[in-house]
Amino acid sequence: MPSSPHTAVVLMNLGGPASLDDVEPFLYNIFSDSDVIQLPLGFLWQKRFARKVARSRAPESREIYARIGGRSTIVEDTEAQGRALEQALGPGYRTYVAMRAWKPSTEETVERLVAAGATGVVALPMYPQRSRSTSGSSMRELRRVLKKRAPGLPLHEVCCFPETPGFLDGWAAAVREALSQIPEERRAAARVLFSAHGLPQKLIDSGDPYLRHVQATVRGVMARLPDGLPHVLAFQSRATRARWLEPATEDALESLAKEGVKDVIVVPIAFVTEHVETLYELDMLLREPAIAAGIEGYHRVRTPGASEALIGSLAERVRAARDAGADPLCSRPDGVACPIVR
Ligand SMILES: C=CC1=C(C)c2cc3[nH]c(cc4nc(cc5[nH]c(cc1n2)c(C)c5CCC(=O)O)C(CCC(=O)O)=C4C)c(C)c3C=C
Ligand SMILES: [Fe+2]
Ligand SMILES: [Fe+2]
Repeated sequence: MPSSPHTAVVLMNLGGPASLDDVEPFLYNIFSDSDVIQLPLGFLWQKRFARKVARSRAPESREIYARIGGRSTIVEDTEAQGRALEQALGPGYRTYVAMRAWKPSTEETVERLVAAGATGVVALPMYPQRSRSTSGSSMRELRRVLKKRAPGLPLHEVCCFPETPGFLDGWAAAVREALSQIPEERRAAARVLFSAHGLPQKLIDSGDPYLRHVQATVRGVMARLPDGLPHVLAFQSRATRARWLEPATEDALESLAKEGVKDVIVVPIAFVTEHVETLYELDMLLREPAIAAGIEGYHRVRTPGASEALIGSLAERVRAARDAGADPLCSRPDGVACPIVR
């Protein structure tokens, strides 16, 4: 594309391996990030730790990625969201993708947007709920690279979108659709199970806003659904031995089965694209035992992807962040919004 003045919107996510050979270096990148794993040991020790964990975890992780087609589709799905967002934003904007633990890296992306003539940057983390371990880390990396490579370029930040209307509307519509698939005589006894990505309890105790944001999303979705629909919130994908947020999604499913619940609508509310946590963990690993335990209808709702509801809402947030200079939601004093420290 020729060079011309524009606002560069950078969609930030984690990334994922493009082949089974990428799995170990991808894991290394995750575990060497001190915003993901906080070790009191310093840079070199963190790298040594990351090498060891990546090596020992890689065989199991490779098997998991093999089961979902040998690769992650998170990069291409984020690129599709970028194309849809560019359309929604119209002239004057171009979208880019930067992956914290894989390619394209933040450094590559900043090189591209500078070469293409960007006159400003809007950072858009594709994590609805803010956490130091996800959007915080991506934002920090973007600030670092911009400061080094293009220090004069204005940076505007969308911090998060836990309660953005299009995001909540999309989930509520998907739950309604799943409800309509359940035989009418069983519908009133169905449960909605919100499954958010977990986080170490220690991070939450240190002030991370993630749990408050997840709870705000749950409230916002439930407010759009029929009164009295029972729901639970649980947490998936525990990745370290430390204590993580509870209950775990597998335990919540087991409890529901024990209660005699027959239909569960599983809503992965911390994700906006499909990846290993949805395609493997929710659709294979947790589904099979849930069915064996007596849940007859395991209805997993799809993530929003490039849906009009989500993308239209994000376009508004991007414009507001650029025009206001900072994300207006971040200054809301209601306990749900930030201040974001990192
Ligand atoms: C809301 C989103 C996410 C949070 C919060 C999060 C925290 C978190 N994750 C790890 C460790 C791993 N994450 C891995 C993959 C992965 N994680 C997210 C999202 C969140 N992580 C995504 C989107 C993906 C990638 C998906 C893909 O398509 O590949 C992995 C690798 C996969 C595996 O082996 O399980 C690890 C490891 C920690 C430690 C953490 C919080 C501190
Ligand atoms: Fe993760
Ligand atoms: Fe915020």
